[in-house]
Amino acid sequence: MTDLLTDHAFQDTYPEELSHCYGCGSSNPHGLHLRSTWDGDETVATFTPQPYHTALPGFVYGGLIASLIDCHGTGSASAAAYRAEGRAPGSDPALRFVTASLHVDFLRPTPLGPPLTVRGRIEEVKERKVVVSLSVAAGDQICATGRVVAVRLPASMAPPPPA
Ligand SMILES: CCCCCCCCCC(=O)SCCNC(=O)CCNC(=O)[C@H](O)C(C)(C)COP(=O)(O)OP(=O)(O)OC[C@H]1O[C@@H](n2cnc3c(N)ncnc32)[C@H](O)[C@@H]1OP(=O)(O)O
Repeated sequence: MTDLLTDHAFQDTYPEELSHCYGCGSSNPHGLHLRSTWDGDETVATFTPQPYHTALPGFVYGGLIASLIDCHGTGSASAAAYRAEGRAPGSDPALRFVTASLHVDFLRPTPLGPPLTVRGRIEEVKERKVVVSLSVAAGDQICATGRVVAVRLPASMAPPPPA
């Protein structure tokens, strides 16, 4: 199912100066380029780990899983804030979020090879804070769950607008 307000990934709406994130920035040549969309009331992204994302042979590195939860969580937070206001993602004034808290539980080893599905469920939307519950699954097996508290981008982290 697609969202009526967007047929783009949330991260496609980030402006160039905010597109350098290792996890989801389209301008980072070394990054993961995670792309997240709505699926009804949930958010979803898929990512296929590569052999260099190994923890132990055959299993995905936990830090990668945390990164997927982190960036899908903050992207979902931004999308949820826009949806709560009935606005198209990326429209001005911008609603940008960074991670205040990232919690991950590794429920079972995550196999390296199949694509992973990251799902987000919006738990709370306030003006400056959004809480998202997340899961990471290989096929129909949930391998990790997580929780992201996302807070509006502080002025201290905001890059200067392009000249
Ligand atoms: C920007 C978009 C495009 C780029 C995408 C990048 C996404 C990538 C995700 C990341 O990795 S971001 C990098 C990692 N994060 C940081 O470096 C953030 C560093 N921390 C901060 O700058 C501040 O601590 C932060 C802005 C997160 C919060 O400081 P504030 O002083 O603005 O928070 P405040 O005390 O006003 O709290 C606001 C709400 O957040 C809650 N909160 C703050 N920190 C929390 C925490 N650590 N755990 C749980 N809740 C927290 C706080 O309880 C409160 O909730 P309530 O409104 O319900 O009362």
